[in-house]
Amino acid sequence: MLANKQITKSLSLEKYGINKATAHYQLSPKELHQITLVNNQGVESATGALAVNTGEFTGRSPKDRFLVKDEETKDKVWWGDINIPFDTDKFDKLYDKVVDYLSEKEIYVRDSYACADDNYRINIRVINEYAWSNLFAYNMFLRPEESELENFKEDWIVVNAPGFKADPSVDGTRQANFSILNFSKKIALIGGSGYTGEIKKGIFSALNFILPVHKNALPMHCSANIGEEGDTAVFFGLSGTGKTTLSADPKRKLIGDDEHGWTKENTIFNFEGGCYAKVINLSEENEPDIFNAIKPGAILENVILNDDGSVDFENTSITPNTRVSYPLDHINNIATPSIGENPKNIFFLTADAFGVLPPISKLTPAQAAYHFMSGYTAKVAGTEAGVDEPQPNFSACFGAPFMPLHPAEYAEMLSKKMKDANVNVWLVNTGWTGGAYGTGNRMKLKYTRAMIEAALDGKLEEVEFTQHPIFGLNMPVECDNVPSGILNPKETWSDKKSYDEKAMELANSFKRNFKKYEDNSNKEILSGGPIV
Ligand SMILES: Nc1ncnc2c1ncn2[C@@H]1O[C@H](COP(=O)(O)OP(=O)(O)O)[C@@H](O)[C@H]1O
Ligand SMILES: C=C(OP(=O)(O)O)C(=O)O
Repeated sequence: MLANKQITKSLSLEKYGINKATAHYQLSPKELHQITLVNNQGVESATGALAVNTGEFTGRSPKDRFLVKDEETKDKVWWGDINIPFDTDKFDKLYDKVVDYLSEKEIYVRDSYACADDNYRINIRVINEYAWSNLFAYNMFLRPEESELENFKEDWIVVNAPGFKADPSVDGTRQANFSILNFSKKIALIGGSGYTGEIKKGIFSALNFILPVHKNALPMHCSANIGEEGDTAVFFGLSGTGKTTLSADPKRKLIGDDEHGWTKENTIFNFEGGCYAKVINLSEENEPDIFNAIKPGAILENVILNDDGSVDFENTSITPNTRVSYPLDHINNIATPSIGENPKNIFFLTADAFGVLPPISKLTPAQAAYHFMSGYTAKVAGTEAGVDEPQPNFSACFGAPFMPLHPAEYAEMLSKKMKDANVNVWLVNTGWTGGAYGTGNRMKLKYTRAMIEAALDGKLEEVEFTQHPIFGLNMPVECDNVPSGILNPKETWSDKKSYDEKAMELANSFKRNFKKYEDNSNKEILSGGPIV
């Protein structure tokens, strides 16, 4: 219960179908702490951050997304094969059930927006069953000025009801949890899962349609930061490959850790106002910026606390997908506003579970396009349900689950922008070295950081490169602060023959995966793939 707490604005939710609910509007982090303790939805951690233990697995389920067509553009044929249409009647019925479920409850409403560049801004109203999920929206979306709240007009709403479980046989969902985007009604409907990642990734998926289709801007699943010389770097990567970790660099201003747009005005802007970092095995020594961002206002999700109230970062008993969300200003060195210029360097992060790809290689434009469409990585334990050990995976554009359009739509835009900006593109393997997963080890973070630093400082421009015989990738032969012996992956394997076999196996997987794009890819792109 909310003891004498504010409802800062009398808010009618009936227009959404939610009746007689008590709506707590724009809850502040401080108030959340009071409520949370009263409602017993979470516990205070030793740091003063809020630790939320949902007691059930919360993470992404690979099958919980459906996309509904956009009515405004229904006449335009988008070459899309990833979106799965969900019957609009079924959507309406399920929506009614969810709002009935929320009616007469005490619920939490927040007005916020996405996109740091005003030309692309969309206003978002987030309606949550739980107070802590509402604070997640405060942490992760952009926070309007008080004066902007007076006449706030939402473009999209997110309705988030973790306690509501769908009945797949009646509701047409594939399981009890679901995350549905209705582009016609501009609603993200999330139920059956407390994973707050769905709230941000729902709006991300919407923007991945809206920006290219309506605004001629390229949306990207990437982090970004700016160096002292004003040079922007962008880090693409599927979940767990290092976007958040590697963009948090005290020497560079953070733009954002996960979702950005690249505009026709030659700028990069963050969609979000916060970060959502993995905290599994987090240490102050390895990741000081993220560690120190855990302070009052941050929300730790799915973590277990020690008896003394400190966080047990090694504990994965709920899920390996332990997380913390915090506003961007919990990081010391940030770009304000979260906007940078055209990137000088782009990194494609891959966590190669085969231990085959070099830890860093420089890509030709053809290789850049090929690897972007392929989106090869390993899914690491955590973000997706059912992934307990690294699994090789191809996720187009390094983010297929969130990309409603066909990968070629994004790849074409990216190729053109990369060419115009004359950007350096690097493939960085943050995954295994010295053997595949099970035999080798994950690349040491300090080496990955050193390689990225050398690329950013232009030091890799001056060194010699050798070509990988199977992938055709150009590998530097030396790099400051990195043992030369690890730059060529074959050298790190004790059994060279096994390396060649694994490399051929991976090359064949690339080719098999790319078959579906062959008809629509020009010769140049195809030449960016494995060379044998
Ligand atoms: N060499 C490495 N480079 C980057 N991350 C690494 C490396 N080795 C281990 N890690 C760990 O991998 C995880 C990367 O996660 P994160 O940066 O949140 O990925 P993303 O933002 O792409 O989802 C972190 O837990 C980090 O500590
Ligand atoms: C939040 C997510 O993305 P990332 O792991 O890239 O932060 C997610 O996929 O649920």
